[in-house]
Amino acid sequence: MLDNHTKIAQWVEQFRPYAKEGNCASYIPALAEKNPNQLAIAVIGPDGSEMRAGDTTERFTLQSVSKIVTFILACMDKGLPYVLERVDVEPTGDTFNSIVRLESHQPGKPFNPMINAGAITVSSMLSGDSPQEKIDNLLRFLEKMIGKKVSVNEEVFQSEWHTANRNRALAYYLMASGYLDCPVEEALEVYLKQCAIEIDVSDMAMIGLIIANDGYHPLLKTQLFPKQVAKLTKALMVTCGMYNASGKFAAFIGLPAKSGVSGAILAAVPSHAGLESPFPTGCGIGIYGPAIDTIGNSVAGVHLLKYIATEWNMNIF
Ligand SMILES: NC(=O)CC[C@H](N)C(=O)O
Repeated sequence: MLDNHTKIAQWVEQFRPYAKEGNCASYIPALAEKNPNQLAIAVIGPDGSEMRAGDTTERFTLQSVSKIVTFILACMDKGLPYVLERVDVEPTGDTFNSIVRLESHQPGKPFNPMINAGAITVSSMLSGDSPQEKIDNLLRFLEKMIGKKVSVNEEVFQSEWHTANRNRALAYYLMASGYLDCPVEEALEVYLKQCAIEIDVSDMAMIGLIIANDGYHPLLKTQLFPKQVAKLTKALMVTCGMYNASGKFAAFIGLPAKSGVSGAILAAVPSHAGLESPFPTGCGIGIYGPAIDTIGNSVAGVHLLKYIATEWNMNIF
């Protein structure tokens, strides 16, 4: 019988070749240069036990995974009613950077915080008098969660800042209909910097673990954010976290998860879902595989997560 560490390492190698079916995000120049064949996973349980396999030392940017963290922080900074007045909790079925519903549905309230439109609105709400202050507050919050210093990858930020025409268009639309709390360029700076925060798979697994535990940090033994916010975040991850593949992801994998165009996937496995796994009291999962599909999800990463969730019977439904 193979031990679980050996198994997980074998699974990474089994699914690594699927990277060929995807490509690194090309619309952000700095991401296009990544090695598409990389694949890494980390799983962390509430007692701090960790399993890792693949290219685990690789650092990458959070991209859309940051949207769950800014949503949580905005809810803490401003309170749930304030946030929900400015961003809805409905899936769209459209691409993550779509502008169509801001025009076709009035008054132009963004549909959810997991698509770019909603995330830009949320970024504009963070506490702080300048983009730098907002980002610093976000970095401090992330550092509390993962227990080490984090920073923005300037090269990735600059690379996207100069090519962000679509996100700029979204931000101008949001401003026109009253859904930005700060000037367009400031909201964009916060949004694109949060996307360029650099982490690794273990950091992501730790964030996933805290979300799985309803905001409670099991190692620090502190409640970092309210249970109600954690539950809402998990619901948003299930319904909107994997962009317009969220329905299929819920149907065939069944875990609250959030992906980013860097190839990152973060999943939160609550305790009742992990009973038959090596993590019977739940866990957080971080995956990195930079070759993404046309929807924006890591190809090898989704295959790997699906296999593990099935093998370990982690489907929350
Ligand atoms: N889906 C994503 O990861 C998108 C994030 C990226 N920074 C963008 O705004 O396009």
